[in-house]
Amino acid sequence: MASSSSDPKNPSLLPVEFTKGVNGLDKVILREASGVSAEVYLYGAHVTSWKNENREELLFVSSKAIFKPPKPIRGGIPICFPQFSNHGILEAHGFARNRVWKVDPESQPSPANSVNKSYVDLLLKPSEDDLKIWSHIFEFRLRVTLGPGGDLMLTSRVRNTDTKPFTFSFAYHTYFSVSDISEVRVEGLETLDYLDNTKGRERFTEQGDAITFEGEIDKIYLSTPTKIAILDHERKRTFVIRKDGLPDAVVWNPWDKKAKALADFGDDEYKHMLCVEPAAIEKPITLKPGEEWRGRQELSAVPSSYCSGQLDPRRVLRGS
Ligand SMILES: O=P(O)(O)OC[C@H]1O[C@H](O)[C@H](O)[C@@H](O)[C@@H]1O
Repeated sequence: MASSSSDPKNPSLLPVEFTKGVNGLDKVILREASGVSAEVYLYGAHVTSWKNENREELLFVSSKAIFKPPKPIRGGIPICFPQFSNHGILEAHGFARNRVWKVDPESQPSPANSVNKSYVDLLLKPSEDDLKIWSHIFEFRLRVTLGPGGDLMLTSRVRNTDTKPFTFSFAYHTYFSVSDISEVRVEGLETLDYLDNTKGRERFTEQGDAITFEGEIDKIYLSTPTKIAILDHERKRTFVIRKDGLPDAVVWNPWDKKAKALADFGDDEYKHMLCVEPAAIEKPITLKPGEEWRGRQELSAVPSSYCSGQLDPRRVLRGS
């Protein structure tokens, strides 16, 4: 990971700081000079915080989140691997989110001309016990990068280091913090087909305009564009999600009834969160021995200057 030219005696100036979080769990803090920051737990390689230059938290983490293995952390960005949800024989969302990852000993420095100096490389390999429940040998490398402007990038690389092929599904289960779910809209998923998890994964086609929220939603949108936006009018903020290698996108909000059934989620917290999850679910990924898969999400939070169907061109159209 990046080394620091800042004063090592003052960790609050370091672009990458290794420290302890809740319950003494290992945590990495990424920082940039502009004041933006992110936090990643080695438990689950789980991003639990992403703040803008005004130190405003952009991700939702439940006030009831349990930072104690083997319970996954409720909020932030859980990594769902090698199985999404209960689409298979493993525990819901697979085991990557409740394993302790290592800092990758083979971490590569970023190119000298790269502006991204604040990042951490994490590594998960299956333990003997993991091989008993999923008998495939792999190396999963996750790089979490905080850009100088505050963008948060997660790049996953899964390599088959086994002698036989394996197949997996995947999601970045990103929980965004929103002012009021009833005031939020999602753009980029209009007219797409989706599987409705609340209706036995039946396939439907989304009708009409942007997605808005009036009740529980748990849909897997299929063949989605590389860019999706969440517009939060009250906060005058737009989240832009760019993704690569991840054709699907799950949209989840439990609403009041399901929220009450979740022990690690406050009864009213559904009002202030929305999960939009870049994923590979409908067509799982198969890797032959020696093959590698890459899946990336890049998150930006930009002031909303939304008008007549155009996302803010200064930020959103860059690199699209
Ligand atoms: O409670 P968890 O296992 O973290 O899952 C939370 C949610 O994750 C996804 O969004 C699934 O589509 C939902 O069906 C599930 O309820």
